[in-house]
Amino acid sequence: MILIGFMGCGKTTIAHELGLQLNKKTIDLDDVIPKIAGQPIPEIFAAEGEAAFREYEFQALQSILKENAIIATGGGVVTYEKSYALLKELTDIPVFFLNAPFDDLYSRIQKDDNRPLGNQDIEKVRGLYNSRLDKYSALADREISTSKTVADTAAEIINYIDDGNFKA
Ligand SMILES: Nc1ncnc2c1ncn2[C@@H]1O[C@H](COP(=O)(O)OP(=O)(O)O)[C@@H](O)[C@H]1O
Ligand SMILES: O=C(O)C1=C[C@@H](OP(=O)(O)O)[C@@H](O)[C@H](O)C1
Ligand SMILES: [Mg+2]
Repeated sequence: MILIGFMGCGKTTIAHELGLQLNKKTIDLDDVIPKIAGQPIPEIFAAEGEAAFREYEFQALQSILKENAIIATGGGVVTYEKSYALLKELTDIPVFFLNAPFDDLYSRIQKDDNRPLGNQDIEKVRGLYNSRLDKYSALADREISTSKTVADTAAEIINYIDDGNFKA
């Protein structure tokens, strides 16, 4: 499965939790990108800019899509046309959109130096969130609220899969 959603919605955390519970491999795109780029994410943004980051992110996505894994994306993957198209083409991999009220997301991510686009003025980050919402919804097979505990969120996804809606 693939997890999408804005920064702080819990993609990394929930992918890890689901990997443990379902005994499946977990891949976080944000861990693959630095290997391709040869430097950490904040340095990619600082040295090469967002456009270069999005291309690395696309390459990372392309390289791992065939793996039978729980995949956590980065929140901005939907903003790059090539990555969006790749996600839109998927038919046999379920896409879950994790979401929570913006103010909760912002409080989860603020003051984190590892997220260059989250570490900005609240109104700028709100603008990013609003500009991405339709894309997350359009790509998702199912929206999952993360306004609850990590355990309850993971359980909701597992129940949904167990009900026969999707394979993991
Ligand atoms: N229900 C939940 N699911 C996932 N994360 C949650 C939840 N409730 C609180 N959190 C917290 O929100 C943060 C989410 O961060 P992270 O998993 O890195 O998000 P993302 O990868 O989407 O940016 C973590 O600090 C996590 O502990
Ligand atoms: O929303 C974004 O543009 C980004 C989200 C980050 O991932 P998370 O969504 O896991 O924080 C990371 O890919 C990078 O800092 C850019
Ligand atoms: Mg993450």
